[in-house]
Amino acid sequence: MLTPIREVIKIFILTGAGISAESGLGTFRDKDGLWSRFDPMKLATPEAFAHNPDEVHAFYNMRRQNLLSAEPNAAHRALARLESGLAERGGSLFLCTQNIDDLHERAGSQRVFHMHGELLKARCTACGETMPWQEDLSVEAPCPSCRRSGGLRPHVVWFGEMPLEIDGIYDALLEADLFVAIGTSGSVYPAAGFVSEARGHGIRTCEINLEPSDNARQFDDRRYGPASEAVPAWVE
Ligand SMILES: CC(C)NC(=O)[C@H](Cc1c[nH]c2ccccc12)NC(=O)[C@H](CCCC/N=C(/NCCC(=O)O)S[C@H]1O[C@H](COP(=O)(O)OP(=O)(O)OC[C@H]2O[C@@H](n3cnc4c(N)ncnc43)[C@H](O)[C@@H]2O)[C@@H](O)[C@H]1O)NC(=O)OCc1ccccc1
Repeated sequence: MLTPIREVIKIFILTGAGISAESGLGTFRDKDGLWSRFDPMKLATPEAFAHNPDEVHAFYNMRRQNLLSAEPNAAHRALARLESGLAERGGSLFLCTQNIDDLHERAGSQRVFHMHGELLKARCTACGETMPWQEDLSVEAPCPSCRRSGGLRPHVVWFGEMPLEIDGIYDALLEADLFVAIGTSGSVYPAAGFVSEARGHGIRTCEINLEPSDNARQFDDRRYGPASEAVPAWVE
């Protein structure tokens, strides 16, 4: 029986592409997902960017344009309500997402930890500056801070790169009363290892997904269905 929210103080939620699927952003590994049409090793690695920056920019420019015309859905809005609801009761929600979209923030979530970066930010590999970026990126685009060209890249974490804020994320995970994974296949590390880390520390675990993920057996509780229905039902 799923732990009723009213008894839980600290909740750690990990979201993945599945929570944004019904907002039209597609997922990675589903049959018509991004990786069925694009090769991640040719587009989402530092080597790919060094070798063919134009192709990598075109890929992320396409996703950025899609994002700018997308809207949060009922699952994003339910988590924003949960955040304020828990805070009112002296509890807390730690919302960690693998998603590079800004739909959690646009739904009203105040604190969102993007462990794989943000599509609406660019980073200069010459001066290290990170800045908001809504336009298409290109190798010609000069860095607004150091004025050098050729150094701007999407502020996202590629395969083989260290996730962002990982120490703070692990600390919050181990302080939680409940770990909930929403809309993720559990196929990419270190995020895919969070459930076993939580179990190892006696933290209750729950999966909310369209179908069983690669780690489904590791979860104490499981709820299956479209996020826009399953998440509000769980929060209410
Ligand atoms: C392929 C995999 C085996 N490779 C890795 O895991 C690698 C290597 C690796 C490290 N440790 C390992 C251990 C074992 C094996 C390999 C490794 N990991 C790394 O390189 C990571 C960096 C990986 C980050 C790569 N960047 C992404 N994204 C950003 C860019 C971009 O977006 O382009 S990964 C990307 O795929 C990942 C998985 O995607 P999901 O979000 O889960 O989406 P997916 O499509 O797979 O699944 C969707 C799910 O939703 C469900 N769904 C669909 N529709 C709905 C719906 N409507 N409602 C509800 N659910 C729904 C579906 O059923 C499905 O289950 C996400 O993280 C996502 O961000 N870096 C690192 O490890 O650094 C060192 C380190 C080690 C320890 C501690 C610190 C550092």
